[in-house]
Amino acid sequence: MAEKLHPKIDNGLPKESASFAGGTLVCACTSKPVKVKVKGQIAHNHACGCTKCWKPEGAIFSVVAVAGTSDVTVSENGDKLKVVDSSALIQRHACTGCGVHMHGPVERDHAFKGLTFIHPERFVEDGWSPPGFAAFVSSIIESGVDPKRMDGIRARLKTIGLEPYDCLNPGLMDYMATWTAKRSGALPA
Ligand SMILES: N[C@@H](CCC(=O)N[C@@H](CS)C(=O)NCC(=O)O)C(=O)O
Ligand SMILES: [Zn+2]
Ligand SMILES: [Zn+2]
Repeated sequence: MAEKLHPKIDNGLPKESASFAGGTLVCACTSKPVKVKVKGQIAHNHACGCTKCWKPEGAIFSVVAVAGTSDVTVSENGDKLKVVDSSALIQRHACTGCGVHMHGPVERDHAFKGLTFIHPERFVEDGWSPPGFAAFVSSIIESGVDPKRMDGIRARLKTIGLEPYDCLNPGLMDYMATWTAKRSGALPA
């Protein structure tokens, strides 16, 4: 049987709509849900296997993307949000009612500063850009996935069209390394 990875990718990837101009993320609370507005299309959507990203019940991957922090606004019930780990690069704001991570800005001096991580499956609207690769795949073992399943899981990711990487994809890895090299002077700024 095919490995189940995440409900939004197990039956094929969601479809992007050219008219998607942003939307509202809603947490899983039935009463007083937290709402977060995102302006514009999301970028770098991917499946993430790390232990820190929020996953829906039963999923072994998260689906996570970025938006510019200035395009992300908490619009309702923000008082329910709490930062999961204030020492982390990504300041993941989780709903204290249901546990869903609603937005995760990067504020520290880093290549990703000014970006906010969000989980597009929480959009009320369809049409957001689908995941394009899988990151931190080996990290699913840290959540308790049997290492013997890894070949099957990587094969399944490829079948779905998500190239598996054990860190980020080459584009983002090069972007971060370029930022670091400009910082150190190894490359001209
Ligand atoms: N193997 C670690 C990897 C954690 C990790 O580095 N996660 C990546 C992908 S979300 C990251 O950028 N983390 C920054 C952060 O958590 O703030 C785990 O699974 O916990
Ligand atoms: Zn909630
Ligand atoms: Zn992650």
